[in-house]
Amino acid sequence: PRRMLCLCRRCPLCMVYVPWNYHEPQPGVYDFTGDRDVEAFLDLAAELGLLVILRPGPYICAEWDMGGLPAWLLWKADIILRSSDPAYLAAVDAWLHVLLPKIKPRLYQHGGNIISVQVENEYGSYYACDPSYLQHLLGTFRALLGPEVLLFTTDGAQVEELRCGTLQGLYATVDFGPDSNVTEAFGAQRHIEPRGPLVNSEYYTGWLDYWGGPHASTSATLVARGLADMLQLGANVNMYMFHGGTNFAYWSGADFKGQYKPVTTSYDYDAPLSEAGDPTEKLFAIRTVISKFQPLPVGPMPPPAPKYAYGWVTLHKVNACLEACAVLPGLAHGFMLYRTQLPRDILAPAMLSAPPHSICDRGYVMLQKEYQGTLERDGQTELHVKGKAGDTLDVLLENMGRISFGANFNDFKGLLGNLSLDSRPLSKWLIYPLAIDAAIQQGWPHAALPKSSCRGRAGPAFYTGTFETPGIAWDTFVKFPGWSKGQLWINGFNLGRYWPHEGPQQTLFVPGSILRVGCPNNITVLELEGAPLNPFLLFLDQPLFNRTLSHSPLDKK
Ligand SMILES: CCCCNC(=S)N1C[C@H](O)[C@@H](O)[C@@H](O)[C@H]1CO
Repeated sequence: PRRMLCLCRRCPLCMVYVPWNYHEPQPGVYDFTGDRDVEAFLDLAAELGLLVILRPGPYICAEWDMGGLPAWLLWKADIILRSSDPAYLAAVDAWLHVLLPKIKPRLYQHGGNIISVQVENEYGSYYACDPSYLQHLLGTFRALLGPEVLLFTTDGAQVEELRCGTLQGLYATVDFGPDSNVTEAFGAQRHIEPRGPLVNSEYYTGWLDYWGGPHASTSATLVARGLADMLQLGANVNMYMFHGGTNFAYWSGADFKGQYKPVTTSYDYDAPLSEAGDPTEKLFAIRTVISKFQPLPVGPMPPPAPKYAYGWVTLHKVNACLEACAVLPGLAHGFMLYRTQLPRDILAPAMLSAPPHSICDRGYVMLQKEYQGTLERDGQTELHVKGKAGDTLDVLLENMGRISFGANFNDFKGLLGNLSLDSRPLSKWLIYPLAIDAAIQQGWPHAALPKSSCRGRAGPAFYTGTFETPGIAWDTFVKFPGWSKGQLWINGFNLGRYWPHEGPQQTLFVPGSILRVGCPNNITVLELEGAPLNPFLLFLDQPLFNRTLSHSPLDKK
């Protein structure tokens, strides 16, 4: 470990996770194309002179959907994740036998830029505490990567976390933020590793956001001071996050602290380099600290990538029925439609109710296509409805992200219990998996459908619009003045969930790389609760991470 890690003191490096579920959407079906091309990413890092510390899991946490584990593992409902459960290990080994051969030729020992590889992730924080699982992983990593590469673990800097998270043959490192005592934290590491380098594998420069919570922020001064203390000790530090990110599409995870807490689309993390890659005051504070320990690269800092405010774009509601997406091939990641008929006349309002924890995670209820309200996991689970026998009752069920940390992460999604009407269970449900992304990538509903007449009516509906860029395709941020909650696609790229009503983020980051120049950019919005009467989006040249900034004059409905 000494030789390897002293290397990274002199060379810039990046530490990167590999999310298993991003690459194996179905058992035995692998995807390493486009944004999923891991080898191209590693080769680009090498080209830029970056060494790499790779973290392929198989579990990675990271507030990523199910901590990176593929949801299809739950097809075996009683599977014990992150353990030596044979069903789990068989899937893990099959995956590692595909991924690790792509990594081996890029190891430093083979002339590549990968200097070390992390096994699992904070296993000591997990209830299972199964040493034969870690032993199995060590065997598979060694068999597929060879005897030379440095393999390590990362755990919280507490002796009880290191107890279950470490293993002979894996160098034990710790993670902690600026509010920890550096001496105590590294003292915990020394408990396991009496010799070898001090390593903080995740020095928290900020923190994650939950929908409905405040935008996390950590003072630059505090972060810089903690970094200086560690470098003073001669320790090795990886900053988590150094560059913020985005949970596009449905990739955000969730936490469970007594109740389900979904993570936001933005993973800006208040990081030194923002979600859009822009330098912050925190970056310069960190740079100043580093300059006291080693010479900085000569020359000016690269400028931030240009951003552009493309302005207002008017959208139109389209008559797109959701079940149209049910007939298309493709995976239903985000939404399912549950449909039945009222079994009898309900002339006085009746209570439609769901058993506790059966709505996973939000159910938008419609009767004869009229929105009735939203059922929520750990929230509102009943609504009053009335209608005639045979009326169509729809529940559009939204997955808000699978729990990515802790014990409860066999996080099944859907309508997990039957709804009742005045305590009498409903039946004869039809279930439609909605391959909305596949439909949109094939041009639906832009080309297909007439504009809808019923403007402004609440409830799930699709809106479309187009805009042209002025000859450039720069990054931008899109604001949803007066919208409630939904999903945004531009040119078929799923930019993630928006929920200005809940916040804290008020804008979604739009990378310039998904925009087109010289032809219209197609916008598709699935609004779930209620769009403004005059539906438009506003493209800005800066992000709004906090709700408090949202009361701008633009916000009027
Ligand atoms: C809500 C956080 C739950 C525990 N996760 C912690 S401590 N973290 C450590 C974990 O290794 C990393 O992937 C991130 O998940 C990070 C929090 O951003």
